[in-house]
Amino acid sequence: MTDLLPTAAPGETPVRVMTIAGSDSGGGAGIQADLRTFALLGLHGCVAVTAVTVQNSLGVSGVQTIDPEVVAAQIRTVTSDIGVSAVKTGMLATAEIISAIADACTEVGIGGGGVPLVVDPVCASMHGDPLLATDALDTLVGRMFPLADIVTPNLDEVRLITGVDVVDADSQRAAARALRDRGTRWALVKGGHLRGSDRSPDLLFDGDDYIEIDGPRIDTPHDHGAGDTLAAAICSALAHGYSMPDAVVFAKRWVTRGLESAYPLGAGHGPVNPLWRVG
Ligand SMILES: Nc1ncnc2c1ncn2[C@@H]1O[C@H](COP(=O)(O)OP(=O)(O)OP(=O)(O)O)[C@@H](O)[C@H]1O
Ligand SMILES: Cc1ncc(COP(=O)(O)O)c(N)n1
Repeated sequence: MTDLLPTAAPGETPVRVMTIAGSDSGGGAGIQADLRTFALLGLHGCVAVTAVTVQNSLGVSGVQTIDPEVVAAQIRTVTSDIGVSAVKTGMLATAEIISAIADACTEVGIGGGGVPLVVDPVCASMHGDPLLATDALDTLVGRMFPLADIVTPNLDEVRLITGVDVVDADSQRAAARALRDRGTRWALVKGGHLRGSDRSPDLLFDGDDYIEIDGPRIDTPHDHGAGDTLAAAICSALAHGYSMPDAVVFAKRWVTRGLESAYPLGAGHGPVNPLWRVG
């Protein structure tokens, strides 16, 4: 497998994808990370913005959510004209926004066996600042998981959603099963925050087989946006028709390369860096 995806010839329309997510003013995560990955992989990225965060490398100091009807309208207006081959979600902010997104996705055929849907169930920033209303988790799981082709929680999100504390390979399997029981076709339990190893093993599960997607642990504090970058790369590969295991293997290599070339930014955590692609 290559590190890159096929690109359109100059003047030809590229493959289109969409991110439904929040804006990170610091440019490290959220829609900024998604669009960077889409662009550097040669896709045209469309956006449904859910919230504007006031954020820098040290944390999130403010959130302005977007009217749920405006979020849904972005999805409808893009799909009815431009068309998309895969979609990913990130920060969805509130239960009302999630319900509007789930309704719009169902209406236009995103997820549920239609256009592939990657759901990254973002609950908080890496600094611990909330990005999802406390009463919205049940709606996120109840409305988005049944639509999802894959969900990609980190270990904190796994604990919140399933109650499983992932500390080793056995609990990672139990978490994958518990996630899948909530309606998603595939579950990916990311091992990026599993400490004490020189590996960073993610576990993919479809209800039958466990597939370990391994990679080296990169020793860097600059991992802001790693989850968004991974999910955006999965979305990009699915849009090109990759199978789910191949899409996750591809995306894992993409984020590992990004972590290897991550850079300092501000006084806190810098971002993963997909710009290695143009270096
Ligand atoms: N230090 C690391 N070395 C190698 N891979 C890592 C490292 N940290 C995270 N990853 C990988 O990056 C991807 C994202 O994982 P992570 O668990 O960090 O997601 P996340 O917490 O959702 O990210 P984000 O910081 O965007 O919220 C996974 O494939 C994970 O294995
Ligand atoms: C708008 C937005 N979306 C997602 C994240 C999660 O990324 P991280 O866990 O790296 O803070 C974020 N901080 N901001």
